[in-house]
Amino acid sequence: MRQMQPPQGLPFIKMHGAGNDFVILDSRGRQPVTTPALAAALGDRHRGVGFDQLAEIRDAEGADFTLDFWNNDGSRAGACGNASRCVADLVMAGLGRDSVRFGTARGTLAATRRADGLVSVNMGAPILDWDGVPLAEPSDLLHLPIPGDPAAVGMGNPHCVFFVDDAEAIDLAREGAKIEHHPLFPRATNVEYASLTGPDRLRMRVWERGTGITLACGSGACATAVAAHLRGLAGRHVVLDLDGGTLEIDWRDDGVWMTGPTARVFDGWLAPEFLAAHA
Ligand SMILES: N[C@H](CCC[C@H](N)C(=O)O)C(=O)O
Repeated sequence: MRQMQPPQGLPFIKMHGAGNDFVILDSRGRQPVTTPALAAALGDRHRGVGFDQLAEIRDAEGADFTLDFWNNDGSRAGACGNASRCVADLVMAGLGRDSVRFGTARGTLAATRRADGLVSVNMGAPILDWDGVPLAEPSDLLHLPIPGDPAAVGMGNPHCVFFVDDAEAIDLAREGAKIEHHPLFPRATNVEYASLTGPDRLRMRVWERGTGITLACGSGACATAVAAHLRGLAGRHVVLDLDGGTLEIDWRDDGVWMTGPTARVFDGWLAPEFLAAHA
């Protein structure tokens, strides 16, 4: 039998934020490596590592780093709040700082470590015009012409938010898969079901575009909080209980801040033959 070799290959880090899990590749100082084929292969929980999103860190000008996000079906995710918090946590620890600025597809975002150790990210202003979300045609964003009367909010990615009496009672796999590809969303959509459980507190479940059911979704929590406020259901500072944990949303003048836990789970190396097979 061949002896186990010392670690070699491409290093990666596995983290999660409230159960929304990520593979993180640090490509600062080198060419980015992620392709749709690599993201899909690595995202396979049986034949790869498994993740909800892959985040690749790249060099940046005018910010501390740049982030690209991928779903586990190999598609791009324009925004990912929980991965942003996880990577910010890593980079802040590495730099010995309590704040960072980073570039994403929707512009430069900021993250900070709070006194209680939780990491906050400013996800920017919500996108509240139909072609920004994007929708296929002009619609009332707060009341889409879809059964169930959902709202649409863009957070750098599209979200379709349903307010229901009991989020637990929804057949998320069935409904989520159906709404993800509704023709009103030309680039598909993430789907959230939320119910009010107390003053400024919501229970939320999510079906993510390109990934399916996840335990938490940061941009989805932001979109849900924004829609809840605009519908008069809650204030601008709300707490959301997701399957994997609790996220706090604060819609301030400078953007929608999202706060929650981060955890580093393990570090590993991608085998060179795995990379070569899925380049
Ligand atoms: N989990 C992420 C969102 C991923 C969104 C992705 N599924 C898309 O295609 O937009 C978050 O914490 O914001």
